[in-house]
Amino acid sequence: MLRVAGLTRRFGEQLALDDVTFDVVPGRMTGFVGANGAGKTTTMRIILGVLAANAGEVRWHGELLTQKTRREFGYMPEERGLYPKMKIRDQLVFFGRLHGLSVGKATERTDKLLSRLGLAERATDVLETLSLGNQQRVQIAVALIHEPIALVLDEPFSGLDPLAVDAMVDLLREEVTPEVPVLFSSHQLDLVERLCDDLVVLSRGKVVAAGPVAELAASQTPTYRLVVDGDAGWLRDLPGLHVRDVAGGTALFDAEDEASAQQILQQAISRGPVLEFGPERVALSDVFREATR
Ligand SMILES: Nc1ncnc2c1ncn2[C@@H]1O[C@H](COP(=O)(O)OP(=O)(O)OP(=O)(O)O)[C@@H](O)[C@H]1O
Repeated sequence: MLRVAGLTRRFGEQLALDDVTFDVVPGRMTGFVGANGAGKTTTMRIILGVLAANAGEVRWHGELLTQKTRREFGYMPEERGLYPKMKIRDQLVFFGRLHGLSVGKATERTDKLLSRLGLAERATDVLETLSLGNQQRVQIAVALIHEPIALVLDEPFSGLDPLAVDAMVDLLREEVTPEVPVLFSSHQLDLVERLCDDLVVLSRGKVVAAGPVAELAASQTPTYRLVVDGDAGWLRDLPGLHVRDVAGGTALFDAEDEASAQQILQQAISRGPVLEFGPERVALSDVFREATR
């Protein structure tokens, strides 16, 4: 397990990370979300040893993370970092060698990944001639080249079209064994919801929610959806009721429990026909909004 404990980092006067603690569990995908400037990249850089923390530590299976172990991690940095003028096959072999693979093994992995990513025919093209989406595929191949023991990916899916995202996700699932923890940051909450088992929400340098996505969703105040034949605006006048939205006859409101939701339903029935009523599935965007409020 990868554990980040008590990370604190200042840039001048600014406290970019304030006692950040969370776990990234092997075999699970952990989504790392937060508004711009929340501290995601700073945390990832500290995990990879690119940046030092002012306080706190990163542990790997209980031991302090060493540079030697970090070399076995796969990292996709925010600033990317490939060589634009280098041929993509040479580039992948080069990064494989940097991670300690033999020439034979690096070449074998390169060819497997290029073919898996549909880039085998472009193997001898220089990177800068590839579309941005394809350059990003190469970047993920670099992170995976040495069969990493953990993956830290900073916005791996940004700028990719939905088909490319699916291809990347399939590749990750294939390459990531049950021993490998994966941490990836993203602003695409729908994607995070689809992919993640666990979630860490950062807000202004602090962890404001962390845990399995399903548990975080279940801990939210349930939202109910009511559709009446007529106008549902009267809900807004009920004292103490948190109405999320009303559009014509359709309303979304929060209820502390099933009993209070049923009371609202009774009131609706007494006013006229009710067309629909029930709990609304909690979206990750709601969890995020609630946590960062
Ligand atoms: N090298 C630096 N020097 C000064 N301030 C920095 C530096 N790196 C990060 N910061 C500041 O630290 C805070 C956290 O930045 P960070 O890049 O970690 O956020 P982020 O969550 O990754 O944001 P984004 O989603 O926009 O990438 C920001 O206010 C940023 O301006």
